[in-house]
Amino acid sequence: MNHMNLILASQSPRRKSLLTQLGYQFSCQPANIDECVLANESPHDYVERLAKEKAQCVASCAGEESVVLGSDTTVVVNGEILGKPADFDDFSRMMASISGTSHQVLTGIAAVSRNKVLSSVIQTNVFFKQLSSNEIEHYWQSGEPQDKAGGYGIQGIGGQFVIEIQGSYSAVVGLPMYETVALLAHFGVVNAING
Ligand SMILES: Cc1cn([C@H]2C[C@H](O)[C@@H](COP(=O)(O)OP(=O)(O)OP(=O)(O)O)O2)c(=O)[nH]c1=O
Repeated sequence: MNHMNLILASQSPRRKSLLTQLGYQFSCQPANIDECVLANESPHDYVERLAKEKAQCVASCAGEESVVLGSDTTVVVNGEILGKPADFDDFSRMMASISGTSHQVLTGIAAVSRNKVLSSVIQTNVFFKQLSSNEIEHYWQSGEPQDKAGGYGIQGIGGQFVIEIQGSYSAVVGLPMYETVALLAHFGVVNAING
């Protein structure tokens, strides 16, 4: 019997769809937090802190019997965090840095209840094909990269650039399915399969 009320602290339709796919009943509340990187903060610490802050932000106004799930996804190349591309030049630089090589996608997940906070970071390695300047330009014109951290979406047109991934596909999209189920089980939140 599931007494806890699950809340997804996100406005991302991708996260909502992955959590729905897992068979949970939940509501969504966006968390408005400052997403700036702190001085000397590692990408690992950054995604974990943001996932926790998103969950804590929503938990601070939620009921006592709630479990709030927060998540954050960031693309990292050579230790540098790639945010959303500011303009085409910025995007071209990002694509040059990930073209023909592998980069990391770090996804932090955190769950917060009245008396417990648990979090983890999942790393996935993504190997991109060598992109031509034509492909870079056409991809930009598609409109997909503009609002995406790292400048691409594996779940969209960007999927055709991915030669190989090592790790969790769902983590790259926004919510690692295996780890999310394990995390929520620690809070007594179960779905139709593990309940
Ligand atoms: C690498 C990659 C990034 N992205 C991008 C889109 C977003 O810019 C980024 C995730 O940003 P987040 O800040 O983690 O999430 P969000 O702003 O979409 O939603 P919320 O904070 O409310 O939960 O990941 C993909 O959608 N697919 C991919 O394959």
